[in-house]
Amino acid sequence: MNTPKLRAAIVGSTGYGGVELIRLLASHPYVDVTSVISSSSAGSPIAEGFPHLTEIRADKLDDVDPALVSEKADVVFLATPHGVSMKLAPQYLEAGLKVIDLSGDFRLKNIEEYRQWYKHEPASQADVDRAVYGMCEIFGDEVEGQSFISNPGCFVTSAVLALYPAVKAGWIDPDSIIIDAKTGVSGAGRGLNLSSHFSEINENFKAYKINKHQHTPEIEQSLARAAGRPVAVTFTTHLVPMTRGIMSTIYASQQERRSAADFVELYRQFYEGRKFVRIRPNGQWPATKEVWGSNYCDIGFNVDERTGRVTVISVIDNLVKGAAGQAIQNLNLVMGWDETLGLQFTPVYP
Ligand SMILES: NC(=O)C1=CN([C@@H]2O[C@H](COP(=O)(O)OP(=O)(O)OC[C@H]3O[C@@H](n4cnc5c(N)ncnc54)[C@H](OP(=O)(O)O)[C@@H]3O)[C@@H](O)[C@H]2O)C=CC1
Ligand SMILES: CC(=O)N[C@@H](CCC(=O)OP(=O)(O)O)C(=O)O
Repeated sequence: MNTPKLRAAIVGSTGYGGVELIRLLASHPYVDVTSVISSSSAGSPIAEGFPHLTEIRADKLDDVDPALVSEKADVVFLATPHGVSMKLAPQYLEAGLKVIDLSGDFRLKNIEEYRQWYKHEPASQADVDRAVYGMCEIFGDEVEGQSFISNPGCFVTSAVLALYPAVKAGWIDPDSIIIDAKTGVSGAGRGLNLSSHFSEINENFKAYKINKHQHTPEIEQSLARAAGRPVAVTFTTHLVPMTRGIMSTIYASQQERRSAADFVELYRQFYEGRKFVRIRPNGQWPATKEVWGSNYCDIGFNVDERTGRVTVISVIDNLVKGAAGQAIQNLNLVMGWDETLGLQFTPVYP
C-alpha cells in the first residue's frame, strides 16, 4: 500500500522564498504542494506571474484563510515578511497545521532583542517559546516531532555553521570574532526598492546596516549556547552584484595556536554524517558558485602564521540553505525522515 503524501501549503508563494519552496518541493518524494497562497493575487493562476511554474499541481493561488488552508494541507510554510508571520503562525497552529516559518519573527528567544534590532513590536513571548529554532546540523535533535519551527536567518546559517564547532571546542576567543559577510540581491526579496535597482547594484559593492543588522543577536544567541556565556560579535553585511549567494569571511583569535589542518579535522568530526556541510581539504576555500542552487554550506580555513588568527570562509545559497532548502530539511527532521529528502542535487555550475 502506498503511504499518502504529506500535503504542503506555501504562504508568500509569489516571493523569492515561496517560489524556491515550490521548485524544491516539486521533487520531494513524500510531499505534495496542494496550496500556493497569496494575500494579493488569490484566484489567479500562479503561472500568470511565473510562467516557469506552469506544471505545478496547485495552479491557482489560494487565500490565506486558516480554515481553507487546514482543509487542503497538513503543513504550511510561511515565506512571509517579518511582522506578517507573527500574525499568521498562531492562526495556522490553532487550525491544526504544522508551521515552518522562514521569517525572523520567532528566532530570538529574548523578545526585547527583537524589538531593539527589528524595530518592530515582537510576537508574544508565549508564541516565541512554542517555536523550535531549526539550525539543522546543530540543534536538529530538538526538531523531530515538533509542530512549529522557526527557520534560521540566511547570514546566520552561514556564520553559525562556520563558527559553532570552534567556539564549542574552546579553540577561538568568542569575543574576538569578526564576520564580514557578502550577499546577493535576492536576499532582499522580490519587492522593488532603490538599493536593489539594477543601476544602483550593478558594478557596485556596498556595506549596509553596519553594527545594526538584525541577524547580529541571532548569531550571538547560538554562539552563546556554544560558549556557555554571552558572546558579542562584529558583523558587517555587504551587497554585491550577484543574484544568489552568501559568503562570510570570518576572523578570530585562537586560544592556543593550531593549524588549518587541525580545524579541518575538528569540523569534519563535528559534522560527520551531515551531508549538507562540506569541509574543504586544508588549503582550499569555497566560492559561492560552488553551492549555487544547492542546500550545501561549504567551509574552508586558513591560519595566519604571523598573527595566529584563523580565517574561516563559509558559503551558502541564501535562497536554499539560507531559506527554502533548510526549511524543507527541517520538515524532514520534524517528520523523522532522512534530512536529505528532496534536497539531493548538485550545485548549478558554472
Ligand atoms: N530572500 C532570502 O534570501 C531570504 C528570506 N528570508 C525570509 O523569508 C521571508 C520571505 O522572504 P522573500 O521571499 O525574500 O520575500 P519576498 O518579498 O520576495 O516575498 C514575500 C511574500 O510575502 C507575501 N506577503 C506580503 N504581505 C503579506 C501578508 N500580509 N499576508 C500574506 N502574505 C504576504 C507577498 O506575497 P503576496 O502579495 O502574493 O501575498 C510576498 O510575495 C521573509 O521573512 C524573509 O526575511 C529568510 C532567509 C533568506
Ligand atoms: C540583501 C538583503 O537585504 N538581505 C537581507 C537578508 C535578511 C533576510 O532575508 O531576512 P531574515 O531576517 O528573515 O533572514 C538583509 O540583510 O536584511
